[in-house]
Amino acid sequence: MATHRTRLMAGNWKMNKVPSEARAFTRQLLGRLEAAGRPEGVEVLLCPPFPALTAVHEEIVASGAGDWVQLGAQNLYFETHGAFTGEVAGPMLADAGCRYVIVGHSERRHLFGESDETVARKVKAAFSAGLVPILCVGETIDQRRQGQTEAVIRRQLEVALEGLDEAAVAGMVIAYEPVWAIGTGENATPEEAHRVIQQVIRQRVRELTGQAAAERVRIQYGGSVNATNIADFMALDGIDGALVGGASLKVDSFTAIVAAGRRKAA
Ligand SMILES: O=C(CO)COP(=O)(O)O
Repeated sequence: MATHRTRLMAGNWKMNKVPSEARAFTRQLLGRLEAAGRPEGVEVLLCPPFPALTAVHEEIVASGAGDWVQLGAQNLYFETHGAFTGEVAGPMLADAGCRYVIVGHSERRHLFGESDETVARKVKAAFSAGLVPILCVGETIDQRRQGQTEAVIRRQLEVALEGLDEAAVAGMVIAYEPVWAIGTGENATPEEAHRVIQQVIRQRVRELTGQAAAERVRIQYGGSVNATNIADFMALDGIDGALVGGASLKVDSFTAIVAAGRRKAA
């Protein structure tokens, strides 16, 4: 049976593109996406760096694609305001036009020391600000070699989803991003990604939050996705989109990735 979850084809630009580049890129990208038309069952998300959020939002609003192309941020702080120099709060992102925010990306966890507990606070802060969190989970290469993939992901989910009700979990997005596949050109095989998504992540959500949330939560794959391999991931019904780094920075490759997200009729 085909699912009815809308696929989320997301570009995480990471620390790339100054605001003027981001604006020009978004204008060009949206022109291409609008010309091609909205693929069946697909939503698109652009996550630029903080200084470019406003420029990208203005381009989305000015385009005719504002109902299916959304804006997201790459991180947030868990307090709403105050003396936290250098941090950005959820309400600021919402006011800047964001609908989504990436939380717990492996680069935040490993380069900036974010713990599972910090990530959990950020997930809650996102919901409080009316944002949809995209919770990133995934194992490192060492954890994978030691056979800990399942245990690591189960633990990441247990901490991050603690205290969230069924409606919240059903409405959020989880991204399976094996750390060893990020920016390496070495993607997980689609079968392996599908197995982890369905048998580890969706199963863990079922245990923690219940069947309804497990069926509705959208779970993306991320890690060296490109215009060529995306079709093999999207051929698998349980994978609800992609979180794309490098290949989201080019109009041609990201346009092809968006098109590949189309849900085929059952
Ligand atoms: O980290 C990623 C998306 O959040 C994946 O990055 P790459 O697509 O560049 O491997």
